[in-house]
Amino acid sequence: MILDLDIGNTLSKWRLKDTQSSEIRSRGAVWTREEWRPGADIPDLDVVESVRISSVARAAVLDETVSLLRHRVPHVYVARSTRETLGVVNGYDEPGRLGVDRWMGALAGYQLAGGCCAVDCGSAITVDFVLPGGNHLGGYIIPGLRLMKESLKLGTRNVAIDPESEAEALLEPGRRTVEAVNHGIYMAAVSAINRIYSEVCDQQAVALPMLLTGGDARVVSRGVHVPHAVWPDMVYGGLEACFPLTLAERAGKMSGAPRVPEPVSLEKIRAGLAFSMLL
Ligand SMILES: Nc1ncnc2c1ncn2[C@@H]1O[C@H](COP(=O)(O)OP(=O)(O)OP(=O)(O)O)[C@@H](O)[C@H]1O
Ligand SMILES: CC(C)(CO)[C@@H](O)C(=O)NCCC(=O)O
Ligand SMILES: [K+]
Repeated sequence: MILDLDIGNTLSKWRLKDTQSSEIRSRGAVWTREEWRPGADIPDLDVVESVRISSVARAAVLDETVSLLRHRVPHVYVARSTRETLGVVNGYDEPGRLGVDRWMGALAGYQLAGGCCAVDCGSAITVDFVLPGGNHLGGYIIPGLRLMKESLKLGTRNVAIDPESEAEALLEPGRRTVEAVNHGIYMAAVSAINRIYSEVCDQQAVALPMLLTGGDARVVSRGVHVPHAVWPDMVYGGLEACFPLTLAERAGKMSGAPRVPEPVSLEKIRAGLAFSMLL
């Protein structure tokens, strides 16, 4: 078995993948913390022969995790942001400083779709761009839905946006504090994503397919009108591409990869942008 770990600021996601069949056997998430309790937190390590890790938590969390795993698992692979990998050239002045989850998403997106806009809706919302040809332009970081809400301190932090809500309802003016906050932050997130996408496609003169991942991807997806696909395993896809272990992975297949969304034409994107400027 392969254990894939995506250690975020809030949640640490894991999944177990069968080395022979490439099937996902189980998955889960626990709060990110410095000490793991194998068995309770993560699955039985006796069946695991390889671990692949993407971590944006504090260095101590990764160090602790790796030292624990090295005693129990034959192969431990840790992803790092580099200057160039798999045809993608990192847009950061200091490539190592790009969050490795963003780098994994960009690599997975490029492997799947060629040029792309990779959006991760987690603790932070990140929007990264890779051009056809592999130039990563860099990206945008804004607070995620939960962080935006917590920063307001209006006593609404415990009332989350219902992930089943319809976008239309979430975009209406709120009539209670909790509704005003939830609808406000939702509007902030989806309009930022829509605008960022249009601006960058306009600047670069290319219509790019958009891919969405992260804990809030589903609810954000309903408010994003740009054609896009939700890919919950996008960060894992980057790990598969960097450290291919199964037959399918060696053939370039990433688990759960969606069909590549067909972007609308550049003319339409530009017309939408011009229209929104007039209002
Ligand atoms: N069970 C849950 N616990 C916490 N957050 C959840 C949960 N389910 C969904 N979410 C939503 O997911 C978001 C967290 O995103 P994600 O699951 O991608 O993890 P993350 O650790 O925050 O990622 P990162 O730190 O890498 O951005 C939160 O903003 C929250 O609204
Ligand atoms: C932005 C987050 C927190 C998103 O998970 C992560 O990618 C990170 O810690 N990045 C480092 C800063 C940067 O990417 O520029
Ligand atoms: K994440």
